[in-house]
Parts: sequence; structure tokens; C-alpha cells
Amino acid sequence: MTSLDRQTQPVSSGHSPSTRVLTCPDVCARFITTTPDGHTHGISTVVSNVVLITPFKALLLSVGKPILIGRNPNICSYVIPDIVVSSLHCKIYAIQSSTGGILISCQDLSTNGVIINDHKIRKTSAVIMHGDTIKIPASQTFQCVQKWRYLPNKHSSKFDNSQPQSTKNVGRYLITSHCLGTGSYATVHLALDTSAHRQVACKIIRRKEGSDLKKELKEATLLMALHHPSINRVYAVDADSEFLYIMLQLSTGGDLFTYITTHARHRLCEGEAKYITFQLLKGLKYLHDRMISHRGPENILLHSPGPYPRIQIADFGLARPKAYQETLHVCGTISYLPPEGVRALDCRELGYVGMPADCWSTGIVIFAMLTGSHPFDFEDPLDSDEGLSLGKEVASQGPGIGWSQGSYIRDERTKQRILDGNIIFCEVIWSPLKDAKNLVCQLLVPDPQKRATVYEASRSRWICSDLEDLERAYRERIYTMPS
Ligand SMILES: Nc1ncnc2c1ncn2[C@@H]1O[C@H](COP(=O)(O)OP(=O)(O)OP(=O)(O)O)[C@@H](O)[C@H]1O
Repeated sequence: MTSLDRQTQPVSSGHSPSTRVLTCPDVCARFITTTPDGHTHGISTVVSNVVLITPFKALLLSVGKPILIGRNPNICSYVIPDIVVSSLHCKIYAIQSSTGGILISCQDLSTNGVIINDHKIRKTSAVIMHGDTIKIPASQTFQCVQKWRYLPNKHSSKFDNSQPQSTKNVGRYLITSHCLGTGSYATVHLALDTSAHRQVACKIIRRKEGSDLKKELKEATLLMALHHPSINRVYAVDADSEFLYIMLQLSTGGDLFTYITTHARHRLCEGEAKYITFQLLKGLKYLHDRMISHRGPENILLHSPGPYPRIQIADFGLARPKAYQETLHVCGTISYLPPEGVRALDCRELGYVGMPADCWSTGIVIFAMLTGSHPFDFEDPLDSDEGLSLGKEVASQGPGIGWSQGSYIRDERTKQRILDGNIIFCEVIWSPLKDAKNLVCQLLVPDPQKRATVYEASRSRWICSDLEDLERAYRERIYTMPS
């Protein structure tokens, strides 16, 4: 058995058929630690969204509180006073996914790597599942034992929810039933590239009846040529009669918006927001140079967990080539639509252009990072009785209007705010952030022709005032990481 293979073996250790390997809110997990002499030191069980690591003391693993394993007692929560162990050897993280689940990952930060299921990982992170072992070379071994509470998956899936964890082969890839997330069109599963011995994410999309397979494969194959540190790689594409499979670079840090909302302050400091914007602009420039637009700011993933994260632009389900020549039809989340996109909602033949839309949504991302809120989509005391009766009226108009009342009202208000273009800049937050505010104002310009481009945004004062530091951090943290 090679490398990470064990992660993909079906779990047969007494789980009832109703248990499922999913990133679910109630992960009950425990770690068993073993020293090189094979002695098991202790077991701790937990009952909720936490993990304990022993042997010498119990450590609580909860969202936002990673377990830091290493030699240095000043930084590590689990200390191994062993010369072969790095000062900070690895971190074990529990992060919340956008679907409300918990994802557990192990990030290597050492000089000699971490062995997960007999396979060494270096300077990267891997998703940890039930039965996986994490070994510090020539030192201690941790075994992860997880129990899952059944979480029904409402999305159509290649995997049968009534079965325990299982795997399926698609070409050289082994897809596990471990669901990393679900979107409106796809479920994304943890998979193993059996040739390259690496974990990947497999996006599974149910094909529409009578759909043109050649066209679908061609579109997805186009994305395989994209190669940039800030773009989530597409490794391979495959299909059968029912599903399209897109093999993606695995991101283990969750998505940016979940990162912001689960942050202790519910917003990021200026330096971190700037560093993320810098990466986002680099990735978008790469796409726009190739006439590709992203149009999905909710799909910004974190390569691995932790502060000042490396981001990755993902989900090119909406990305299309020739972004400037072609007008596009509305799809995606209303909150991130530019005014021209909102107008196109009511007048389908209008369409709108992709690249200026990316610039608009970059403005929203910057606003969200610095304030922890959305400039147009927020709760309002007015969303009350008056709105509710409007929602009921709309709902009573019958089939075709499938939104819930609440989301209908909220969407309508959001659309109106986008069209009005009034942005409230809270003085307390924005007064020390003048350059950031200027950039947001240049990006959230209603007229797409007058809106700043990604090239202009990259040359803005906010970015340029720290360009050297940003470039250095980018080189040090990103180019040294395996892609
Ligand atoms: N490369 C990846 N690595 C890890 N997790 C991923 C990856 N890609 C997607 N996911 C997870 O899967 C979820 C659903 O993926 P995605 O948003 O691409 O689906 P979709 O149906 O195309 O989306 P949408 O609803 O935006 O159209 C994401 O929110 C994320 O949690």
C-alpha cells in the first residue's frame, strides 16, 4: 500500500451504515499518540466539535484553535522535546467549511516533513480523515479516530449516502465519499491521484440529459492550461454517462468568506486584507491577460489554513474565455453582481461583460475583508412586516417563483442598493484606511467603462505603498510552496 492510500480505504471499523464521512458540524474525534517504541500513551474522546490529542495532556482541537506540534514550548501546544522535531513541526487545524462542516487538516512546517499514512508531505497540507496516521519522522505517531454524525446530503451525488465511506475509480484517480463541500451545481470530494500520490479535490457535476460531452470536456480542458499560484489548478477532466469529473488542486483552508466571518474580530487587519488583495489582483491579472473572467468572488479558497493565507481563485464554472468580447448571461450570487449584471437580471437579452464584473466584486471582497460586512447585502430593520407581505404577494404568484420569502426580499433590497450605488463607509473603520477606501470607490463604480481595471487597481496607492513587502511576502510564502 502506498503513500496516502490508507486515507482512501473504506472504513470498516464498526460504523453503522448511517454514519457518513462528511465534513459535518459534529465531528467527534480523538487522537491516539504512539511513541517510536510503539507504546500507546493515551486516548481521549470528545463529544462535540473538537478533537483531543494525548499522550501527556489532552488538547482541545476546535475551530480557530489549531494544535501546534513541535519542539519549542513557547509556540507549541503539544511539545515533543526531541532533537529530530522542528521548532514548529506541524499544525493540526479544524476549520469550518462554507457548508457548515468541519474540515481537519495537517500542515507541515518542518524541515524534515510529516508522514501521513506512510507518505511524506513537505511544506503543504493534507486533509485528515478517520484512521489516518500522522508521524513525525523518527518520533511520535498520532492516529486520528473520528466518528461522524449522519448528515444528509441533499445534493445529488455519485455516492450513496446510506453506505459507509467508500471509494470509486475514475481513471488514475480514486474518489472518496469524503465530501469537501457542495455548491449549486456540484459536490466536491476528496480524491487521490494514485500516480502522483497526492490528494486532490474532485468536483462532480451531474450531466444534463442530452448535453454535449465534447463541448463540456473542451471547456474544462481549457482551464487545465491555467497555471498560476493564485489560481486553483485544474489537473484533469473526465466524464461518464452521468457525471463530469474535474480534478482540482486541493485547498485545505476553506473559503475566504468563511475565514473572515470566523475570524476573532469578524474582519481582517489592513495588512492581511492588503496581502490577500495583492494575490487576488495577481490572479485576476493572469486571467484577464488571457481574456478569461472569474465572476465568482464567493469562490476564493485558501490554499492552507492559517493567518495571512495564500488564496486561490477557484470555480471556473462561471469563468469563460473572451471575457471582453462576449456578453454573458446572469448566473451566480446576486450580492456580487455589478449594476449592469442586476439590470441584466430583469432583461435577459442584455447580458454583461465579465472582466469589469470581476473588478466590481474585488471591491466587494476588499470591503468585506476590512469591515466584516457586505456593502449592499446586509440585514436592515426595514426587512420586516412591509417586506414580508411583499414576499407573500410574490410567493402567491405561483410556480416559477421559487425563492423563500426572506431571500426574495433580501435579494430585492440588495439589487436596489447595488443600483442606487450608495455605499456606507463607517467612519470609525474607514478613517484610518483612506487609500483602501479610495480603491474600493474606484472599483465600485457603477459605469463598467469608468471602473478601475485590475491593472489600475494593482497600481493603486493602497497596493503600491507596500509593494516591496507584498512582493517579498508573496515570493517567500507562495513560490516556495509546492503547487
Ligand atoms: N479545490 C478545492 N479544494 C477543496 N474544497 C473545494 C475545492 N473546490 C471546491 N471546494 C469546496 O466545495 C464547495 C462547492 O464547490 P463549488 O463552489 O465549486 O461548487 P459549484 O456548484 O460549482 O458552486 P456554485 O454554487 O458557486 O456554483 C466549495 O464551497 C468548497 O467548500
